[in-house]
Amino acid sequence: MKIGYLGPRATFTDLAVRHLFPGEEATPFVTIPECIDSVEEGFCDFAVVPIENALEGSVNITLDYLIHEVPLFIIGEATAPIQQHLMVHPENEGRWPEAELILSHSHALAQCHKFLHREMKGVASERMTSTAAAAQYVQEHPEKNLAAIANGLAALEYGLTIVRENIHDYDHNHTRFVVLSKQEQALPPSELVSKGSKTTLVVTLPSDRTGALHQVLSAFSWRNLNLSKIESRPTKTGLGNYFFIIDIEQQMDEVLIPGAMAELEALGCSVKVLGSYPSFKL
Ligand SMILES: O=C(O)C(=O)C[C@]1(C(=O)O)C=C[C@@H](O)C=C1
Repeated sequence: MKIGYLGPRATFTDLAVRHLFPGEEATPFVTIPECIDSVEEGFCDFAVVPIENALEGSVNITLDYLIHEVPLFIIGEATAPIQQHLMVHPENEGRWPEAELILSHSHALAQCHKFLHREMKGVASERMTSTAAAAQYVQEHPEKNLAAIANGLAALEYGLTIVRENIHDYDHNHTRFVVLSKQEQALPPSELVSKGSKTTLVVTLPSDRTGALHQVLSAFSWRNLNLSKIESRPTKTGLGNYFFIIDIEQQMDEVLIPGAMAELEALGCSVKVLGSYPSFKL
């Protein structure tokens, strides 16, 4: 079994992979599209990528790439707590308050925005491809007074010193990761106990129909189908054109979800199932 993830070693995505696929070989990729392509091209069986963070919202590149470029299935999701730490090269431990640049993934920088504003005012920040890529860069450049925002495993992996712990702005910082596959299939068994199931649909509304979104939502509500998320993303076909990504809090069944989908199609919507899958909490 081959698993692709957003690397290098010790990203938050790597941590999620270690829980979801313990003991399995996992291959790091530099970007989320590269992870997704690795499954499409048959190099990996599964890809694990972040899709949503509690503080920062959706990981748009994941949603857009899945919807516009490479239509894989979501076959599982895992929600993990996210603790961000500020770390530096041990040679620079004493001079971190004068750091010249702070490096991290854009989501991680955003999760620590208040800390950076309060305690590192005026220090420039730069986006890296992941938190662990930032830690690795700091390890490789002791001659520069740099700091990275990353997790505790990255500090260990890249020999950095944590100078401030838990710098994320809100306690309930969690990220949701999804497992992607070319086929709709069950996740390989693990010790994790599923905390429920979800079904994700992509719905495109008919253009210029009054109350279309209201009608879409009522197709779910009168069937008592609980939605845990609704997100709009541009169709990229023109200003104001959006589709909706809808998470239903239950597994695909034979009556309710197919009934709601048929109702949406009768309204002129196009509907696609991105996956029906178990949810785990790490
Ligand atoms: O950079 C990492 O460590 C990642 O796994 C990516 C990512 C993200 O895209 O949101 C994952 C979890 C955290 O929210 C911050 C960064």
